[in-house]
Amino acid sequence: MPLRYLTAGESHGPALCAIAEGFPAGLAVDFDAVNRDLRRRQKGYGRGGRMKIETDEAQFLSGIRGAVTTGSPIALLVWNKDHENWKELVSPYARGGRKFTQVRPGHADLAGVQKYGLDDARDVLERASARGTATVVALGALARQLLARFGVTVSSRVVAIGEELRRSGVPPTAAQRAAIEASDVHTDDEAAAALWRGIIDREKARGSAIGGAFEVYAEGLPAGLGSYVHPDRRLDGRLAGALCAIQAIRAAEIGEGTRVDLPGDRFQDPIRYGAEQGFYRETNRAGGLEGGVTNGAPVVVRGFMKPIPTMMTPLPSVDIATREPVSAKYERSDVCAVPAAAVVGEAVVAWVLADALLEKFGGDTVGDVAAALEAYAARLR
Ligand SMILES: Cc1cc2nc3c(=O)[nH]c(=O)nc-3n(C[C@H](O)[C@H](O)[C@H](O)COP(=O)(O)O)c2cc1C
Ligand SMILES: C=C(O[C@@H]1CC(C(=O)O)=C[C@@H](OP(=O)(O)O)[C@H]1O)C(=O)O
Repeated sequence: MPLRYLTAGESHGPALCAIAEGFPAGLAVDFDAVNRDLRRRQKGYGRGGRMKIETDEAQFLSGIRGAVTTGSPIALLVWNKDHENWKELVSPYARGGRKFTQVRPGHADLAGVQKYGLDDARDVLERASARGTATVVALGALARQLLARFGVTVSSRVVAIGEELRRSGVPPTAAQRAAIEASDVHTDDEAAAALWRGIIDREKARGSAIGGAFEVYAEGLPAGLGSYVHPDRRLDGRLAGALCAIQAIRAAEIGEGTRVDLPGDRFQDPIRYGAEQGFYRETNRAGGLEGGVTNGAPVVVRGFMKPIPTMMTPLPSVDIATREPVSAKYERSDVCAVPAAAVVGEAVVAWVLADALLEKFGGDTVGDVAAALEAYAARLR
């Protein structure tokens, strides 16, 4: 059974919800760790007023008993505190107020009203909003806990905000992870942090916005997850698809994939063998993936985020009701959300990798998965 989920909920509706299926029975769930991930997603220099209103927590409704998964579907809720302020406008039981017709470039506003035959872009933006990434992070937190049970760690760091990429390609150590967690721009590089804060301040003062990039790492994966046999089973494509499906992520890179300047002899990772470590590489330009299959090295992927499209100094647009030129609507917005996007990136990577792990070693209980994984590890030895 593959891992799968559905979510529902609007940005300013009563709550966001999700149902996940496919988690094996017997996984001990750390609820505090789920909420820690939700809090990490809310942080970041450059976020707007909304994050001062919300304190996200996941409320689990089913599929977990006494903090242990039962194998049944897991349902969860994340409440929108801000709903109280929007009740008259977006409640399922009341609808009023002015229509949102000054559609914003860079958002789903215009294409959404065209697609669904709507006359109020509010109906589009409420669902298209990245507010929904709160549920994705809660689900990712469960996937991360499943992976951790089998020795896999998922982490991330921001590698650019408004300037050139500072590639690392190497997962942070525990000390670096703590520094990243404490940083308001999600990095252990203090010089970069100072520069990025200045760039965010500059763009905020201009009434504009700024994007950037982050790296996500997964360490401890066995070789052999995913497959080369069909495009939709390749893990590189599944990871890139998951990253690009996050709001505002416009590109993904696997390992050093965009290094078109490197010739072949400096790009591929030579194979070595040692009695202790087995097969290994001294470099990891492949980002842990060859042929769409994990090769045992850390998985390293990057997500590239465009600048936030809602801006205090709005771009020209057209009012969908009057067809007259207008400025795009501005209510409130983040100026930069790259640190938050990195946390969402961790969540989607954890989800794809947990799914790939269960695909290969799946069973109905955590013990079944552990036994299959151990038998496989013994075969590789
Ligand atoms: C964590 C996070 C926070 C975001 N915050 C905002 C925001 O405050 N204002 C905004 O206009 N867009 C924000 N976005 C981006 C939009 O949701 C996104 O650009 C829009 O839905 C259009 O989707 P697309 O950029 O993928 O085409 C955010 C994205 C993420 C990942
Ligand atoms: C609410 C979140 O992000 C939101 C994503 C978002 C957008 O258009 O995507 C717009 C902003 O919301 P609002 O219009 O309420 O200010 C962000 O704050 C969140 O991350 O939890």
